[in-house]
Amino acid sequence: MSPIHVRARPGDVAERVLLPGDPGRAEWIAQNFLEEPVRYNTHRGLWGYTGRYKGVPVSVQTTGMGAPSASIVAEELIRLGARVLLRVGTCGAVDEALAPGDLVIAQGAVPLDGATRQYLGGLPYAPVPDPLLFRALWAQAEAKGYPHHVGLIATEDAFYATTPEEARKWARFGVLAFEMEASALFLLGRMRGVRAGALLVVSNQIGASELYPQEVLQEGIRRMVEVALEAVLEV
Ligand SMILES: O=P(O)(O)O[C@H]1O[C@H](CO)[C@@H](O)[C@H]1O
Ligand SMILES: O=c1cc[nH]c(=O)[nH]1
Repeated sequence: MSPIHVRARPGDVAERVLLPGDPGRAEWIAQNFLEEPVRYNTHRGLWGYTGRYKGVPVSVQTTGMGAPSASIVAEELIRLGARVLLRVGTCGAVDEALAPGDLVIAQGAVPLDGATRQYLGGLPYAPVPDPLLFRALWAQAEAKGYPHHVGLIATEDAFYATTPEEARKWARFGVLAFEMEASALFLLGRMRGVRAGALLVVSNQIGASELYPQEVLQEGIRRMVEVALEAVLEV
């Protein structure tokens, strides 16, 4: 029987899965990086593909936006046999040192989102990525010489609620950027015994009404996917 949302069967999904929020990015990754990609799900726009990278089975699965959707997708992928869940997302910069298209390797995610709060039932917690996956991401970004930043991110629910002033408050505590899925993925990684990580591209400044230019973002996304695919082969 297939899960409720990701309508695939055991064997359709690889152990190693890249997780973009955007279905268009999932399709682009599958078409440009995977050998012989096969789409196993379209239900609810949660497009998912499985192919091979350097001969190793890899899936790329859309999470949708926000931790409620990402946590549903992660739970179902785990039931389908996924063992490495790596978010490949975009983020809004808090720290002024983050340039358009730079990579951010999350060392931990401040859980401002409701999904992580519900799983934790009020307990304080520090959502962090799997250490081996984190180390592989950092090593690959360094080896390729792509501009990257390593540190804390924050996972939020309400994209338009966060103001630049609010973001500056978090910068005082070391938060580099905001996004909307990582904390729940990190928590589920620990709860379900799988490896979870997050690699991001800087797509905008918090509070800006536009993203950075498409060509800058596309190059950042290409770099992110190169780093991500090499990293998941290492764990
Ligand atoms: O580009 P993706 O991976 O969707 O990530 C970011 O973009 C969306 C908001 O625009 C949220 O999902 C946020 O986390
Ligand atoms: O949560 C997010 C994600 C991307 N960009 C933002 O400004 N915020």
